[in-house]
This record gives sequence, C-alpha cells and structure tokens, in this order.
Amino acid sequence: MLLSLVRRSRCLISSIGTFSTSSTVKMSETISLDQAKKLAARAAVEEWIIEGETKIVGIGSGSTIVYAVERLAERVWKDGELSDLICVPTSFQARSLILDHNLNLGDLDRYPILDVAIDGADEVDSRMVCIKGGGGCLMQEKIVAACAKRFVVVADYTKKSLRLGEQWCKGVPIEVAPIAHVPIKLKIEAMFGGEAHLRMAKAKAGPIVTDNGNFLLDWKFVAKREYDWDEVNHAIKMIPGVMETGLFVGMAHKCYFGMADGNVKAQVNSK
Ligand SMILES: O=C(CO)[C@H](O)[C@H](O)COP(=O)(O)O
Repeated sequence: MLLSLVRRSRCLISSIGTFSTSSTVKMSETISLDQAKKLAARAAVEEWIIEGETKIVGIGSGSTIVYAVERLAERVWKDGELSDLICVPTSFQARSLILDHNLNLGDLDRYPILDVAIDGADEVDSRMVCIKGGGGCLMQEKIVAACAKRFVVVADYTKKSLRLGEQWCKGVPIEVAPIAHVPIKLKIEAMFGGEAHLRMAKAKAGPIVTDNGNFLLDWKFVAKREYDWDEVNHAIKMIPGVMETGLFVGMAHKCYFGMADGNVKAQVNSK
C-alpha cells in the first residue's frame, strides 16, 4: 500500500514540476532508499564474488554500485580476500571508484571475458528488461555486461516494475553521434511515438557529452502502449548514428532489490 503510494507520487512529482508538497515523502524515502541500495549491492557481492573463484568483475555506474565497491574493498582490505580480483569499469565514475578504493583496475583489452558484471538500473520490469543510462553511461555499461558470463543488477525497490514506464518517467536513454541527434529523434518518434529530448547539462551550457563524446536523447515512450522491447531495441540500434540504447533486453541474469522493509528480493532469469 505504502509502496504503491510512493511509486505513484514519484511519477506525479516528476510530471508536475512545481508540485513541492511532497517533501515528507521524499525525506523518508531518501534515507531508506540509500539503505535499500546498500542491502542490494552487498547481497550481490556476497553471492557473486567468490574467493578463489571470481577473477574479473565488471563495475557498473551510479549510486548503488558505490556500495558494491565499498563491500569489495572491505573484503580486500579488511578481510584479506580477493587480492587478485580485477575490476573492469563501465565509466569514468566507475574507474575513479576502483582507483579510490585501491582495487585492481582492468580493461577489456586485457580482460575481454568477465566472470560477472554488477550494475545498477533505472527500472526493471517483470521480464527483467532494464532501462539503464540515467547516469549517461549506458554504452560502456552494455559493452561490459555483454562481455560478462553473468550480468547482475542491484537496485532499490523503486526500480522494480511490472512494466517499463511505471516507475521511471524519464524515458529510455539513447546515446547518439552529435551530428545525428535531430534525425535520430525524428525517426524514433515516427517509428514508436512519444518524444525524444536531447539531455541538457546542468552545470554547463548545452547538452550533456558522454564519456565517449556523444550526446544523449531521452526517449519518453508512450507508457500505455505495448512495446516489444527486443524489437524496439533492435530497430533503434539500426538507425545510423545510434551508438547504443539504454534498453537491456535478455541480459540480466539476477536482480537484487533492496526493499523498504529491509529485506532483499531477488528476481532470476532462468534462461
Ligand atoms: O545506468 C546507470 C548509469 O548510466 C545507472 O546504473 C542507473 O542510472 C542506476 O543508477 P543508481 O544506482 O544511481 O540508481
């Protein structure tokens, strides 16, 4: 009941920009969201990073993955485990996290096959299709995930949905070549409806530039429409100038959700 109220208010709050009486909900949400992220991240590290077995791990981007890296560092520096573990980053942020925690930094040139990649998500639906790229790192995240034997997602309870768009109202991020952002926007809107907006920077004039020197479109799809996400993902990728989409279809093997009640709920893709 409370969870669905929080869910509904999140979309309402973001769609009505001036609606600010939600501060009570937001304050209590922030505290428990951080705890929920931490629970999920630590659960994934315990299950997937095995002393003497796991050699190479992909490190995702965002706020939840910070807790996973902290736990990895604890295991290396306090528990004396995993001294040979190689961490492959998915972004500038992930690279900095690895270095700041004195973990072994790797790359795909030397380590093209990873045991597991752990990453956050913006939304995960009942079939474990994920929207990623809220933090703008989707391209490297997808490359690293695709190089891993297992892709594991860590998230708080607000990311868990039955259908995409139920929770995450900012659309599907799409990384594009700067010269093509207008034609790509128009093509996506004509093919699948909705609206695609160029993501603007907050502390810089003009658009956000990704770690790869590209722009981002946030495609606000029609939430009520039934999409075949695999088909949508493939069709958008075929538009010249599209580098990558934030749709991760059939990639996640297991998702850990830190829940509001302090439990961790896991969702597994049996395929
Ligand atoms: O895809 C991502 C960045 O591009 C992040 O993994 C995603 O936005 C989730 O972030 P957070 O853990 O902060 O909720």
